[in-house]
Amino acid sequence: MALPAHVRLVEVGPRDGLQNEQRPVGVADKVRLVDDLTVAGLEYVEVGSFVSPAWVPQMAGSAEVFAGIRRQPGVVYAALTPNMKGFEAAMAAGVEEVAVFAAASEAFSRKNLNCSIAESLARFVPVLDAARARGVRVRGYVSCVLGCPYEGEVAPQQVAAVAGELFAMGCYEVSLGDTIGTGTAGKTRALFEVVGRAIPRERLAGHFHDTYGQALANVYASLLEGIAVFDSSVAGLGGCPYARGASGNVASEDVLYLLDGLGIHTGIELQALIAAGERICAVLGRDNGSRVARARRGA
Ligand SMILES: CC(C)(COP(=O)([O-])OP(=O)([O-])OC[C@H]1O[C@@H](n2cnc3c(N)ncnc32)[C@H](O)[C@@H]1OP(=O)([O-])[O-])[C@@H](O)C(=O)NCCC(=O)NCCSC(=O)C[C@@](C)(O)CC(=O)[O-]
Repeated sequence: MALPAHVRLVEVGPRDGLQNEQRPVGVADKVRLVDDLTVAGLEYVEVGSFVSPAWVPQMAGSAEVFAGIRRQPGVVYAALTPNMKGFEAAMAAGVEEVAVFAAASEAFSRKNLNCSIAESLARFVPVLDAARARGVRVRGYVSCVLGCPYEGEVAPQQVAAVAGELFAMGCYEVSLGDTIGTGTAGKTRALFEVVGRAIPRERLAGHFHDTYGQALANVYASLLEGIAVFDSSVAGLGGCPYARGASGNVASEDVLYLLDGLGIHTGIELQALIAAGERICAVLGRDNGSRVARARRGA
């Protein structure tokens, strides 16, 4: 399969990244991060989550972040909403696109959402209905697509079943999350081969964590399978609060460097993206998880 000419990067640093950082980040710094990312050319930024603050305290204040950002035309600012309560809070905050999130493993679903996979899908139905009525697009996530921290191996057919349900209920795109980063290039290709039979590949996205150092290889393997949307996190921020030891998402800067090298268009400017990552790393007092950013610092 020919490589795509254009790739859309979904920047999840302000959400997936910051939700797992130990040091609390204030609203002003979150707003600055989102604005810096759009200045760099990102056209899709996941800004926050409308989830229980008892479960993920780092995402409290998402409404204030939405109120503070300088919205750029053509940029989608999205948020996670696990249920109707989250959806209504998101609408009140002026969120224009939301995401629901399920898991391919029962144990992870219980840890992350306090319910079974089937119960989580049933909770999403009214969210999708309400979103449709308001003309709001909904993205879907499936976690643990290449391994679960509690159950180990996850069958691609199980991923296809959950992803297929999300697509059938109206998610316009389903992002497949390698939550604990155990996936390899071969397994990634096999996964998209199976899930691609249930959902058109142009409706699938890849979401890779770099715990085992395989994320960029998995992005490339996905490109070979015709996938043209990837979630990534500036400076490789984050992890997942319900997957102990999970490291951050693949760094946006590193994915961009790969794509630029392949001549694949994204509309994102590397140096500005690096600057955004360096700034938030200074706020967090942590090292930059992007190899490209670190290399450029020394250059
Ligand atoms: C889904 C629940 C709420 C169920 O949690 P629960 O405790 O079963 O919920 P409940 O319905 O029984 O309600 C309990 C309390 O939570 C409140 N509540 C209920 N809903 C909300 C809401 N939306 N916003 C704010 N508060 C809420 C509700 O009002 C009530 O408050 P109380 O009466 O006790 O004061 C909880 O499990 C939760 O918030 N989970 C979110 C976990 C999360 O955000 N995980 C990280 C995102 S997923 C991820 O990172 C993976 C991904 C997407 O990146 C892909 C990958 O890498 O795999």
